Amino acid sequence: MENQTQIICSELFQKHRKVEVALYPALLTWKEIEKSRKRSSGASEAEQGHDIKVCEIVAIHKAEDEAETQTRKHPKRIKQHSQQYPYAFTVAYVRRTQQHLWRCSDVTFHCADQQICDQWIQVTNEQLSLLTNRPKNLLVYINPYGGKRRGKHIYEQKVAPVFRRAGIFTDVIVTERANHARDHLKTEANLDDYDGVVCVGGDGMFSEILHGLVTRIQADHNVDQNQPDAELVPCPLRIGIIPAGSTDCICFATVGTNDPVTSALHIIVGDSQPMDVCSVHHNDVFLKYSVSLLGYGFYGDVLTDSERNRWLGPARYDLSGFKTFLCHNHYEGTVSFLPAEDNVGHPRDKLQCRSGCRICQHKHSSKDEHNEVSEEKEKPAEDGEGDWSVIHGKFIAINSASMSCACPRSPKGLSPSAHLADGTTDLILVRKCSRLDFFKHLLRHTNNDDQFDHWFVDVHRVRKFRFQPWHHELVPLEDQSEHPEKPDLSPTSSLQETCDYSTAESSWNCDGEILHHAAIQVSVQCGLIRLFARGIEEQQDAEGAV
Ligand SMILES: Nc1ncnc2c1ncn2[C@@H]1O[C@H](COP(=O)(O)OP(=O)(O)OP(=O)(O)O)[C@@H](O)[C@H]1O
Repeated sequence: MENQTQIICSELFQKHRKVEVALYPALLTWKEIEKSRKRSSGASEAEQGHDIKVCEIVAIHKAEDEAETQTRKHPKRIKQHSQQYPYAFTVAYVRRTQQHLWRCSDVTFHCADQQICDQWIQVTNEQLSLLTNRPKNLLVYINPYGGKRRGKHIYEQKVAPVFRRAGIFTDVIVTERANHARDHLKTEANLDDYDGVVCVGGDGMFSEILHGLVTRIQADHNVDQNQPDAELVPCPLRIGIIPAGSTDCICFATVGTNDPVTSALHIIVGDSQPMDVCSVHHNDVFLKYSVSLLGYGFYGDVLTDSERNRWLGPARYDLSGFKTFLCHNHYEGTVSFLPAEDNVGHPRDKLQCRSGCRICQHKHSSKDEHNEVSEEKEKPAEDGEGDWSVIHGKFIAINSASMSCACPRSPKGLSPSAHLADGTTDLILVRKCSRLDFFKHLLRHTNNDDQFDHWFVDVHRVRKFRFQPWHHELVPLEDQSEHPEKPDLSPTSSLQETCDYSTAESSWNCDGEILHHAAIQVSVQCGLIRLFARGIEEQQDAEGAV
């Protein structure tokens, strides 16, 4: 700090204590310079210096309202002080609390001179205006029916006031139907008017924004999404997620918590987290984009079953998970994949993707160079030779995790070391095994044991993969006792409705939506989008109240 130029420094009052306040290009600091007569002896919190990063200041403004409130609360004590120091300004800033939660805190400084007060507000605002990564205009979509149907309330009560305070202008659209946001972004929205798009809802709502935005950008640049090898144009607008759904995995994996105020603050300070997007094709026809989980078999079946029980709300996932586990289906097919280079690590290396992740940063700094190399490598691979690996087998689950997929229930996630923006996805192959073995594997998603440390689980970090189901004749249900692949479960009549062993194919769960094609081609598009997030911060420097 000493080697930074001081922009302004004054003796002001904070909570009746005389403090020296200084503004540097990157820091606002203050420390007490005169002990309060009332305070007992010994070191106190106020004697230590305080500092706030300028990039984490939300706003600075005159504190007239606050002075009035204080006077009403403590008339005698404050009256004398406010007569002496009638001018005040308040700095609103990000305060880290626990578990990655951010809050907007205030500190107010009083002074006797109006000019000094105005000068502080002016120079601080000038410093803030140099932070060009901060959004000024946002397009907000609210799903009023997501999660517990509190999206509108959450936005109006918790988010809009902080945006207003930070001087952010918003255009708000409350969606009237499914795909309203996607279609509006695709065709109508004037993207030039905004610095970012915010979705208030769950993962399904985020998927709408993703599809609307990516499709629009490709259309604007004449890129054909149906070409599996097309190099997609990255989105210039960042996406903010205000969690208000029943599943908010993408927010959790990129911020570390599902909290609307924390997300709003990450948007205000202009965080930027690149994120890989998988494009999914069937026979050279574009199907969907995915940023978190593509799951065939177990997770596909859970989703298919849960869709039948939407009336149950979030509890439907537990019920369907249990039913699907009891069914213990497996599916035959061929998985081919293009492994990633060694410099992006391995799914079992225990290097978790955190804020400022070295692997993701390296990937981006060397992206152009890397693209040239990988194009050359891929050519022979496209002919079915070279770098592609091919595995044929019977699988309980085939999962592709493009991020850890951590959520409050599974804090490590499906692939704890998956990276948000390294241009790869972790392909997890769970082969046919006993129900007990599969249970042990599932259990490890909730504790600290290595879920890949089983004879029936393979995991590969890949840049592309394909799946081709193995077609064989459908077996009528009554003939199943003779079928050699029948699992060792005697289905009860209620299970027979959901456990259709004769079905040769499952479906893909693509970020919580069902894909009706089993045969797919998947290609990872490195850092195609950016979120208003910074990844999960490693250490919490939780600060006490100022
Ligand atoms: N106004 C609307 N009416 C009905 N559906 C909507 C509306 N707006 C958005 N949707 C759809 O609602 C779905 C679920 O939304 P969202 O992800 O916000 O909530 P969720 O509770 O997490 O979802 P899920 O029920 O899938 O867990 C999305 O797929 C979205 O397309």
